Amino acid sequence: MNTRSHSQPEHYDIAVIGAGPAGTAAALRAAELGAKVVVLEAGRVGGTCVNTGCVPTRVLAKTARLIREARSADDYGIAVGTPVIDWAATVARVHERVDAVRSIKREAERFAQAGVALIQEGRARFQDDRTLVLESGRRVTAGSILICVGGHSKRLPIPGAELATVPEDVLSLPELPRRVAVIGAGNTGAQLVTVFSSFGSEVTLLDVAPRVLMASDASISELVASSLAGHGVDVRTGIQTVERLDRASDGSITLTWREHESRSAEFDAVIMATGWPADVEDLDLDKAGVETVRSAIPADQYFRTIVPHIFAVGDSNGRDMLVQAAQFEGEAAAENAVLGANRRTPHHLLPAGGFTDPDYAGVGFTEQQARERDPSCVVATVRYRDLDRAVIDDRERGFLKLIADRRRELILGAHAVGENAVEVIQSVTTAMAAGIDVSTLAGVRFAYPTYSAVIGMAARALLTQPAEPALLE
Ligand SMILES: Cc1cc2nc3c(=O)[nH]c(=O)nc-3n(C[C@H](O)[C@H](O)[C@H](O)COP(=O)(O)OP(=O)(O)OC[C@H]3O[C@@H](n4cnc5c(N)ncnc54)[C@H](O)[C@@H]3O)c2cc1C
Ligand SMILES: NC(=O)c1ccc[n+]([C@@H]2O[C@H](COP(=O)([O-])OP(=O)(O)OC[C@H]3O[C@@H](n4cnc5c(N)ncnc54)[C@H](O)[C@@H]3O)[C@@H](O)[C@H]2O)c1
Repeated sequence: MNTRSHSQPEHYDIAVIGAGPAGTAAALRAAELGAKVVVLEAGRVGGTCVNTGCVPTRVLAKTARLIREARSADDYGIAVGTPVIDWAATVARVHERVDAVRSIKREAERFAQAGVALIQEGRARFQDDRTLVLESGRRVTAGSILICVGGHSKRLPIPGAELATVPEDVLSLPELPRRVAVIGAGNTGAQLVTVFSSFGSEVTLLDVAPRVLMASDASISELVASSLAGHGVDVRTGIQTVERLDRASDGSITLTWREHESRSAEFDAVIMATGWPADVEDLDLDKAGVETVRSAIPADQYFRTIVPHIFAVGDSNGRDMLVQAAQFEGEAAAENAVLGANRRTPHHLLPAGGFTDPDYAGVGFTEQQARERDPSCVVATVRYRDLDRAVIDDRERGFLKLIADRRRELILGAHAVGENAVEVIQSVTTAMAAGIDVSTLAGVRFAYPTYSAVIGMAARALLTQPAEPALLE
C-alpha cells in the first residue's frame, strides 16, 4: 500500500482501469504508440478470463471429458473401474492449471518491460472526468481513460438468491453436489451443466428463454439441448420465472420456479448463470458524466462513451463478451485514444464456442440473420455421421452448417456442433477473413482423416445447393 502523501495526483496520457484481456491489450498498445500509461487493477492481473472464467472452465471441461472417456474405455478393450471424481483434487488441478497459464501470460512483467505503470491499490473510481482515485487514496489524472472493468455474475433479485452459487465461485463448493440446478442456459450455464452432468451429478437446467444458447444458431440450440437431455439433464427452457430459494431443514436448497404452475425441487447446489452486468456499481461514473444502460456502458463503434476521452472496452460495454473481442477492442481503443484514429471491430469475424458434449461453435450470421439480409442466401449442412473421422472416433453426433450469399461469393456464417467444433469454426473464420469464395474453399485439400474435412464437404455441398429457401432443409 502506498503511504506517501496523496495530495498531488500523478499524470498519465492514458489510464486503463482493469488488467483483463481488454485492459492488458489496451495498455500495451498505447505504450507501444509512445503514450505514458498507467493500469489500475483491483484484483489479480489477467481478469476474469484466466482467473475465474475461460481457463478454469476449460480445465473443468477437460476433466469432464476425461471421465466420460474413462467410462467408455471398455469399448476399446481397456479395463478401468468406475471412475469417480475426487472434488478436492479436481479443484486443486484447476488452480494448478490456472497458475500455469498465468505464468506464461506474465502481464505484470510485460507491463514493466513496456514502461507501463501498474498500480494495485484497490478499486478505482472517478473523482471527475479526468481523475481517478484508488482505495488507498492515491490519485491519477489522465488525458484519456479506458474503462476495462469487465463484469460479474448477476444474482437474480429473488428471495434467497444469496443461497445460490455464481459461476466464479463454483470451485468453492465444499463437495461435488449430488443434485444441482443451473439457472441460465447461456454459454456459461451450458458448459457448467455439461461438467456437473459428466461428473455424475443429477442436473436440472432452467431458463426463461425458449431455447438453450439463445445467441447461437437455432440448429446449435436444438442439438446441444437434445445432447444434454440424452446425458440425463432435465432441460427446462421457456419457464415463466424463478421465484425463490429456501434453505430446507436438511441443509439442501428448495428452488421454486413457475412453469405453467409453481413447481419446486430440492438441490444440493443452485448455480445462477443468469447474465454478466458490467462491474460499474462503485465506479462513480456519474462524476465523469458517463452513463450506463442496462448494466453496461454504451460506447460508439470506436469505443468512445458520451464523454469522448473516456472509452468503454471489453465486457464493460456489454457487446461481444469474448476474450478475442476484448483484446481487439483494447488495441483499437488505445489507437483511437492515442492517435485520434477511428478503428472499429470486425464483429462478423468473431468466432466463439463452448465445451459441451459435443462442443458447439459459430461465426458470422446465424441462418435467421442471414435470411433477413439475403432471403436467397444458400445454406448447406453436412452431418458428422457422413464424416470418416467422426465415424472412426465414434463421435458421429454433430454437423457443420455453412451459409453463403446467393452468388456463393461470401461465406456469411458457419455453425457447428460436434467434436472439435471450435477448431472447425476457427478454420472457416480464417477463410472468411481471407475473403475466399465458396468454390475456392471447396477446392482446398484437407488431410485425411480430419474433422476439418467437413469444411470442404460443406463447401462442395454449397456449390450444388439450390438457392431457393423453400428447397433448403
Ligand atoms: C465462466 C466463464 C467462462 C468464459 N469462457 C470464455 C471462453 O471460453 N472464451 C471467451 O472468449 N470468453 C469467455 N468468457 C468471457 C471472457 O472471460 C470475458 O469476455 C473477458 O474476460 C473480458 O475481458 P475484460 O478485460 O473486458 O474483463 P475482465 O477479464 O473481467 O477484466 C476486468 C478487470 O478489471 C478489474 N476491475 C474491475 N473493476 C475495477 C475497478 N473499479 N478498479 C480497478 N480494477 C477493476 C477486475 O479485477 C478485472 O481484473 C468466459 C466468461 C466466464 C464468466
Ligand atoms: N465459451 C465462451 O465463449 C463463453 C463462456 C462463458 C461466457 N461467455 C460470455 O460471457 C457472457 C455472459 O455469459 P452467461 O452465459 O453468463 O450469460 P448470458 O447473458 O449469455 O446468459 C444468461 C442466461 O440466463 C437466462 N436468464 C436470465 N434471467 C433469468 C431468470 N430470471 N430465470 C431463468 N433464466 C434466466 C437468460 O435467458 C440467458 O439464457 C456472454 O456474452 C457469453 O457469450 C462466453
